Amino acid sequence: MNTADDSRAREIARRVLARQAGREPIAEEAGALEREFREGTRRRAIHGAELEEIGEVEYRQVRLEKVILVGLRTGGAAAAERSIEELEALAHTAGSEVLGSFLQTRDKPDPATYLGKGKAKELAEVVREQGADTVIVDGELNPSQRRGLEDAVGVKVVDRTTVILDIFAQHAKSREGKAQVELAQLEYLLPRLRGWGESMSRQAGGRVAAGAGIGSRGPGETKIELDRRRIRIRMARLRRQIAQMAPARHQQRASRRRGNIPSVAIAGYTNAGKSTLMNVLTDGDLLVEDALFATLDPTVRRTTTADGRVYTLTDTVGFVSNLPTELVEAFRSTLEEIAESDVIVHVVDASDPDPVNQVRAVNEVLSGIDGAAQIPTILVLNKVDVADPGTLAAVRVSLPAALEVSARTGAGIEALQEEIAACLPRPQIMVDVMLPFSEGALLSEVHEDGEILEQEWSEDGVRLVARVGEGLAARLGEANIAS
Ligand SMILES: Nc1nc2c(ncn2[C@@H]2O[C@H](COP(=O)(O)OP(=O)(O)OP(=O)(O)O)[C@@H](O)[C@H]2O)c(=O)[nH]1
Ligand SMILES: [Mg+2]
Repeated sequence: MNTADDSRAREIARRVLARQAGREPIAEEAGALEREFREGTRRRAIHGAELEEIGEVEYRQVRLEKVILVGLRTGGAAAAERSIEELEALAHTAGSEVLGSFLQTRDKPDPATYLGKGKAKELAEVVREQGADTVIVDGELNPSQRRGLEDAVGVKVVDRTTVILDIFAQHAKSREGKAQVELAQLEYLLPRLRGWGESMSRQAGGRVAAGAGIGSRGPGETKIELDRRRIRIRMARLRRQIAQMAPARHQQRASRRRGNIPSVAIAGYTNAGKSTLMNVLTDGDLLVEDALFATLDPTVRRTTTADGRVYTLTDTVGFVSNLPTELVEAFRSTLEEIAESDVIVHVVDASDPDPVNQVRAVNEVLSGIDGAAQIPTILVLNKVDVADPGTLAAVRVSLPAALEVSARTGAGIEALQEEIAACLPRPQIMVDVMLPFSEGALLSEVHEDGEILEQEWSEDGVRLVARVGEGLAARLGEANIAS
């Protein structure tokens, strides 16, 4: 098992590192790594070929596998059922075939094998009978539980976070999105390598005891050290890249701000219908899919209120219950978009068995974002066309302020547009000016970005009473020909 652990750790590191290596030269660290390679790990250089033969493990491999899901009923039974259903959807999205799922009632996970010993044996039988090649645990496993359960069932064991990371890795499109996902994967990987490393030291100790004469820092341990180091270097590099990419996004956002264009962020649970709603509100054609995490990169579109005020709408990555902390990194650009918006449209899937729980999960993440709590939020119950009437009635009681819409049928969309218009910040400065006819461009800018209260055409020009932002007010002042 320990040789397998060793292989796994190296393989994961190799895979994650190789993914970007093909695209970008890593010249700056190559020299240092090469040196270290030669000093500490000759054996690896000699057996370089063995790296290619290592068994299939981890992230990219979750796809197209036959999986069995397991979970614990620690709190409420219904919650555990729903959570494992969601895990099933996640596994599907990742490309796996789900052969079955089962839940064990326990107060807390077994420290050694997650499931109880007896249940783990049972699981091993099911795995054999059904020909599963992977078990997905609906929770987070620590390294030793994972090892313990793998030993018990004889196939690869992964956890919920691994599946979500895999989906993210498959779906990320932008350079920034990809870098963020990779960073999240490495962040997840690092402490788990340590786990494997510890197990390797035990192994080395065993061999020492058996007279093999290998010190406490055997070659396996050195490899882990090296991998860990390479991962840290890679992570630092990714952080730098992401920091360099961020200014472009900040720039875009800043220029929207300068133009005083209000922004609305569409946030909510994954698969709630955010992209569909965005399409309806902007006549857009964003990817809509009945899959979790279809959207991974925030998209910004301009649109206008019924009275002609321009604003931007941003579609964002969906949230999910028990969002692992590593993933928050991958969500960062989305979280920033939300934190800096003027209005949040929080979309809820009313056809979900427990919409209120979705709202709670999303609010939990939102409450962790600086400033988000102060932003006016419109709660939208979407998919009312297919929502269960009983559920809907219950949700109305808990969330009385929510607007009911269907992005599919268009029901309630007009009311939502009105609500958005009402929540948008209004330009603050009142102006009363007379514009010459030559200032047509300025006039149309006021129409777009300001709010016109009065407009009167005369022989000399156009008299305008309007509320506008600072920049526009100054320019209108300059253009004013009224004495
Ligand atoms: N019946 C019904 N289905 C809807 C409605 N709105 C969206 N859907 C469906 O719900 C699924 C998810 O829609 P998306 O717009 O991709 O959801 P999302 O919130 O952007 O999802 P992610 O980007 O994956 O987080 C799609 O199959 C949509 O067709 C609705 O009002 N009624
Ligand atoms: Mg989407």
